[in-house]
Amino acid sequence: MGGTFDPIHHGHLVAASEAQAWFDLDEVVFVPTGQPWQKAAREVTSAEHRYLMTVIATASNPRFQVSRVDVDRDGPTYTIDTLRELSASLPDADLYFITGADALTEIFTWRDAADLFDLAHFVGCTRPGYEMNAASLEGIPADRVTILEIPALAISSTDCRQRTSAGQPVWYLVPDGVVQYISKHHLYGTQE
Ligand SMILES: Nc1ncnc2c1ncn2[C@@H]1O[C@H](COP(=O)(O)OP(=O)(O)OP(=O)(O)O)[C@@H](O)[C@H]1O
Ligand SMILES: O=C(O)c1ccc[n+]([C@@H]2O[C@H](COP(=O)([O-])O)[C@@H](O)[C@H]2O)c1
Repeated sequence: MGGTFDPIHHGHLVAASEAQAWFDLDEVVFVPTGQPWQKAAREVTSAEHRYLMTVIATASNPRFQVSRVDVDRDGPTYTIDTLRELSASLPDADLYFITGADALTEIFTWRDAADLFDLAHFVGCTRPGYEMNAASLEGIPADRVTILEIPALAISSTDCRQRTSAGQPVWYLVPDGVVQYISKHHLYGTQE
């Protein structure tokens, strides 16, 4: 599952769990972005903090893993590089790239988009507040994409950051360990 995870929240975790169950996946590998070039217009928390929050959030699930491939690669994060690295390290695996349906509708703006579908099956998870424009998926080979209906959790990382900086709680929106990590490292303008 690819994402910026700034911070990771229960919407991400439910989406990953649903995809794991639907496709009977051996494991879900969370891949926090290194430098999400399409989010360059806003400040993104350091990759190391986002990676560690993802590790904390997923630690109790034996089917969840976290990969450093994007965090450790220099330069902007392109999914084509992510998938090439993962398929080289897991040559026998069938890869499913899980992300939000909203992100998937932008896939033709991604680097080397046409080559992505040779490397993985794409899973777009629905999320509340985002109207799906089916026409935007037309260029994706039909057998390489699935839209997965996720139980609605109206949580976004943006909202978690804004709540934290306003001194409002994010308990139960993100895992407990992530609340504590945010507070310990004074992320998102946490008050001392
Ligand atoms: N509540 C949710 N339900 C289903 N999918 C989600 C949910 N929140 C995020 N996603 C999907 O997970 C992927 C990774 O999310 P990302 O890390 O960008 O989180 P985000 O909450 O969308 O962040 P931000 O608000 O900072 O843009 C995205 O493609 C996004 O659509
Ligand atoms: O490959 C690209 O050019 C590309 C451009 C934008 C987003 N992505 C990927 O899409 C996933 C969701 O991204 P984001 O920024 O919405 O969290 C994440 O894995 C990104 O690396 C990939």
